[in-house]
Amino acid sequence: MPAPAAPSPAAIDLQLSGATHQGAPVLAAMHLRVMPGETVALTGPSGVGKTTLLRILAGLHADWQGQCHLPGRVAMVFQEPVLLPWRSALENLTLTTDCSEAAAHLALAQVGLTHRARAFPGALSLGQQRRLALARAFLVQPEVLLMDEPFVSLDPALGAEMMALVKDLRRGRDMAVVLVTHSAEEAATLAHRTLRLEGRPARLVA
Ligand SMILES: Nc1ncnc2c1ncn2[C@@H]1O[C@H](COP(=O)(O)OP(=O)(O)OP(=O)(O)O)[C@@H](O)[C@H]1O
Repeated sequence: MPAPAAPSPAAIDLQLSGATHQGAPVLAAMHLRVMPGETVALTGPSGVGKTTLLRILAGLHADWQGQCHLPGRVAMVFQEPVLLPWRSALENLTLTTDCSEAAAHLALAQVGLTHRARAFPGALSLGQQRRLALARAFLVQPEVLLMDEPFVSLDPALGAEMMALVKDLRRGRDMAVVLVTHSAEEAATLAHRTLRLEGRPARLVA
């Protein structure tokens, strides 16, 4: 009798047979594995299916076939910060992650927003909103972090600051990260390896 298969050591193990949007094939068969502590950049032309792949991993896209093994705690950072507009920066952390106020204050300090704890998102700059979204994602101590172009439309200096912040926050955590980006610089700065989606339906190429 064959021995039972050992559990996969990968944090992300996706065996995809295919994915569609309204019946139209978007993603072809592919196998994506990301190890704990590893950051993978996902690149490819606009409209190829990068966000769709990320949303499959996040459990936000239903039209796909295959198998996906992920740990329990998954956080996603969207292109837009997606904050609660009528809640303060502090409440955006406490209400969405169930953390204590003390933990939220600490998280705000880590992203340089101590002085904006009581501000509403509309009173924050885009860079500050992005930092708040990052703080929220890291607060749940995710085992998998999915980031969809988190630095897009930031000026180069702020983009560099945010990348340094992500490096700081992920240090010492055994977190698997998938970063969707169009920027070779972001990929080179943050990722251990880069994968590219190409074609229609898209395939994963190294
Ligand atoms: N809600 C939707 N309904 C129908 N088609 C969709 C929907 N969302 C995405 N698509 C289509 O699926 C394909 C993949 O879209 P997706 O957003 O995953 O691409 P992407 O690689 O992330 O693009 P970009 O780099 O421009 O963000 C595109 O052709 C898009 O038009």
